[in-house]
Amino acid sequence: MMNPQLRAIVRGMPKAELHIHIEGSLEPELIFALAARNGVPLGYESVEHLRSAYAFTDLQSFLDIYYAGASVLLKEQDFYDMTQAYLQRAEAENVLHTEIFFDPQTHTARGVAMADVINGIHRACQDSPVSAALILCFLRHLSEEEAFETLEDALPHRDKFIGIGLDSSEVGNPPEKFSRVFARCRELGLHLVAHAGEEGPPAYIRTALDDLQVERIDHGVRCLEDTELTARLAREQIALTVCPLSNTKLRVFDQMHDHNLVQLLDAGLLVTVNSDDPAYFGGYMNDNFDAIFDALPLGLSHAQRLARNGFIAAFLPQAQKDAFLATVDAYFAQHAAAHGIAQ
Ligand SMILES: Nc1ncnc2[nH]cnc12
Ligand SMILES: [Zn+2]
Repeated sequence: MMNPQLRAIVRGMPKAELHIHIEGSLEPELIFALAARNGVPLGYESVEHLRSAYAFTDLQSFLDIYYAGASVLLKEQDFYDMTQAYLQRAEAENVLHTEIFFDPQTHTARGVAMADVINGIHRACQDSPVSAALILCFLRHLSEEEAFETLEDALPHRDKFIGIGLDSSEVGNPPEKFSRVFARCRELGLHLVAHAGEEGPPAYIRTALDDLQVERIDHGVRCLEDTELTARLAREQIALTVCPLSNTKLRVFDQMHDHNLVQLLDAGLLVTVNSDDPAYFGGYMNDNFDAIFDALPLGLSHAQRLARNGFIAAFLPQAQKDAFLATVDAYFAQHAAAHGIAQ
């Protein structure tokens, strides 16, 4: 277990979160409240029954329940309430900047208007003191044509999101399935990211870089199976948005002790720590940091490096990044000295 001083420093340090699916922040209590408000029937009789169904064996077993949970979101206010709850939690955990994924196809397929999805999430971001930006994700189990339709539907709201991503069932849906829609988004000046190398092979990380030209890889933990790819990710300082609790809950690693985060750092990679779907995987940012610092040989210098990496990898203007990085460094200078820990 991590010593209590280090735990306090890690919990209090300024953080950026770059991999959070807003629908994955929907807590069972809010699912029940929204189901009642909207008259949506749920197949579970109580919050406890729903929570006890959160026993996943792989990504797909999680996605099935995650899409079912999202079915209670119907109105703009529902998207606002969900996002506001996440941002309050983020603020309480010293997250200063967050880049939030949302899955519009999960909602538009049920007849919800794109405007209600985007406006609800965006309005909550504007009302929060946390710096927040949105990344629209295409569902990779659907077709590229459907991704193009979703993009068209979202373009009237182009000013409310900064980038696009690719998520849902990875294996069998390689990045190159979406080459043309990503090329179009690049022309539009959007930032590009994709989930790759979570359950899928290192080849998917390569095609995300070469065919989609993404700027960050979401997860990417399987890169270590390919030394040449790992060297490239290190050389180009492509950020990996790693999600430790997600990886153990979805059995990418059996236990946190087996997680390869330290090897990723030792390979010189730009590793960041994120929560992915905090309502489903047992916690938000600080729970993820607690879990890795408890299970892995990590110390104060790793904490500072991970905090810095989040801001370095963020889609922020350089001046804003520099200001956040100065805040991180000042925090560590002050707290390391106060706790008598050598930096
Ligand atoms: N971890 C994950 N991988 C792929 N798609 C997702 N959608 C929400 N969480 C996801
Ligand atoms: Zn994810």
